Amino acid sequence: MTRILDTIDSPKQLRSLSVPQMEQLAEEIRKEIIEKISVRGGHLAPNLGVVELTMALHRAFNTPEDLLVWDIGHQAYVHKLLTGRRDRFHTIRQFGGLSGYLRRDESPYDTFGASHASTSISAALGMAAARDLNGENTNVVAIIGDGALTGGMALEAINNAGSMKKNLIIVLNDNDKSISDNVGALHQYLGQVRKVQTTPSYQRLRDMAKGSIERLPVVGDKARSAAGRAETSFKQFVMHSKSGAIFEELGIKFFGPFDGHDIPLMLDVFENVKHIDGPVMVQVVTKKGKGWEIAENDSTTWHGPGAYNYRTGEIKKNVGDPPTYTEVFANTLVRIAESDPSVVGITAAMAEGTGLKKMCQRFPDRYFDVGIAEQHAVTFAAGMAVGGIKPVVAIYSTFMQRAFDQIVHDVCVQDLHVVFAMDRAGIVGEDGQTQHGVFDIGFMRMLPNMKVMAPKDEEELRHMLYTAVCLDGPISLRYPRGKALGVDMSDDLHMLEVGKAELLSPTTLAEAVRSDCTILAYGSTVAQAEVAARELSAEGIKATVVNARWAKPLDEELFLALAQGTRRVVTIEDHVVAGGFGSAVLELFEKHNLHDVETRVIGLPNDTFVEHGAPAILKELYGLSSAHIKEVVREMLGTQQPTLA
Ligand SMILES: Cc1ncc(C[n+]2csc(CCOP(=O)(O)OP(=O)(O)O)c2C)c(N)n1
Ligand SMILES: CC(=O)[C@@H](O)[C@H](O)COP(=O)(O)O
Ligand SMILES: [Mg+2]
Repeated sequence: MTRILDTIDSPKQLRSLSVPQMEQLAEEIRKEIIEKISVRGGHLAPNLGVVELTMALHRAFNTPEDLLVWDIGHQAYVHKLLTGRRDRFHTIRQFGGLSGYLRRDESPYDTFGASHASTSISAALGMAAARDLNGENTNVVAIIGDGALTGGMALEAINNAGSMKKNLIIVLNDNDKSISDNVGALHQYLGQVRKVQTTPSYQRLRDMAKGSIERLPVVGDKARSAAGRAETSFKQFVMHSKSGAIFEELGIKFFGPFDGHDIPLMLDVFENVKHIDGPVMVQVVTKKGKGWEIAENDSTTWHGPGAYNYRTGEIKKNVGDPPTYTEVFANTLVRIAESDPSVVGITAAMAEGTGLKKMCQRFPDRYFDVGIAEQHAVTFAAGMAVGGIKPVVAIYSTFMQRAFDQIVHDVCVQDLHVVFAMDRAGIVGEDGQTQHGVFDIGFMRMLPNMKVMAPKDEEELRHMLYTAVCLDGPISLRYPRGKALGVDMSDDLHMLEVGKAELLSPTTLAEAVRSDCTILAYGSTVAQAEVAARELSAEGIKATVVNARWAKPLDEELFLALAQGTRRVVTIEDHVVAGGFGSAVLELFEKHNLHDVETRVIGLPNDTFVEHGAPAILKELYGLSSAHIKEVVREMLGTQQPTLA
């Protein structure tokens, strides 16, 4: 049987469907998403929750002329299916395939790139201001989740929108969830409002509202002139006395809550709010994971699962895999916290992702989820440090970018003891451009008072975290996404000497300075450097391998001795070249006038955003592989790869 979905090449076709056809399409879309995403994983529950909402938006608004601005974009799979990307949907998040988020270069329907939270209202308000300056008449709609609403930028934008009075529609997709349970006073406030929906009085009000909406004038150019009448009528019947009062008082007309899975109701609501002048917020209540019971019941697990069996709902796991870096970090933090009551853990809405959930379970009073509020998390930590507490702020490298000035102004200037634990450092893979953690060495290293380190494996991560907690002042460590190396783990925790690297092979300096070249590797790239050195030795090339441990302070004594001895140095890091570890080494050589040491810096290319795809593909492509290290060493030595006779 032909699916309706297969006839939808653009929202235009959607606009001619009957409501029952739209309901059938909703089911087809759910099936398509559940099946296609099962192959390699992706954002599932957020998308199942917005099927009807997305269809109603594309039908009620004249996209792409009317602008839909999605927040984060992890819930934009339905939008992709409806906007001409159905045929490529199976390629989503793979190298060369569709992005898992929004990209302006992917489709004219993607009006604003996203993946970091809380940007939609600012961007949409900017578009509304541009529209007015250009004398145009389009609708601009921001769609933001209740989680993203906890972000400072969203609140800054609401503050601005409420006073600018531009025509702007904000759809609050309230599913009562961030990745984990949502947090914060605003969330609690919206929770009280949301409850209204289930009370009989609300139901009566809603039924009345439906009748009133049907009578409203909504078509043609006359509609805008009828805005005042529409608004009064609409509000009179729909708006509960308490709902959204906070937004109303800030100058934003508030409507809702509405059932976001009720297609006719959604269509009525959107047809009407587009004729209202000034900024409007519509609260739409949806169920994360809607339509697949297993995902509805545990939307946290199903927020962004890996590959799964869509028939059984079993998420695929490889038995016997090493732990993830995240798990090792979290277990170590709990262990340190057990012996030091002043240690606390802070997350910005990533309890599962950073592993801090373990701190929450073990020490609920010493665990803080501040919402999607990285800036606040850092200054909150700084305040705690002033009070003699030792905060460990666990934030993905990419999201730490948000808090740069707080790290500078609130932590480093005051030399406060805050530990920055940056998970997902380096190439993260399928999440792509906006989520790779490839700038943090640069932005941390440049800051006065900051110390910067990265472990070569999960055992070293444990000692680094311990070192960071025991030292004083700002200190950061970075570690990659996913499985660790599976090395043996000790029981002890000991401090590492600040600014001291580890000479891995050969192990004595006397021998190391006599080798053909030095490979200075930082963090997760040490493993590739060791492989390269082993394989080069089979070719008769002696390469010294150093686990740098610190990008700041550098082990100057060791690096200078090796540079002067071997005269050839290769650095490698999982980070852009500009400002990274290799740059630090070049600065050191420059300071000591080592101009005649041949140096090569291996890292991600400057001025390039790394695409999405499997990490192995990306690392190979961008030269973060043992094969590339070998090529660079051979090139320096002027030797060719041996060929078989
Ligand atoms: C700045 C930033 N911090 C953290 C994240 C990670 N993150 C992705 S989705 C999400 C939850 C968003 O919740 P909500 O906006 O309610 O959307 P839902 O998933 O419920 O649809 C979080 C915390 C992010 N994308 N951006
Ligand atoms: C949308 C978003 O930013 C997160 O869901 C992110 O994809 C999580 O990444 P991990 O899968 O590495 O936790
Ligand atoms: Mg939500």
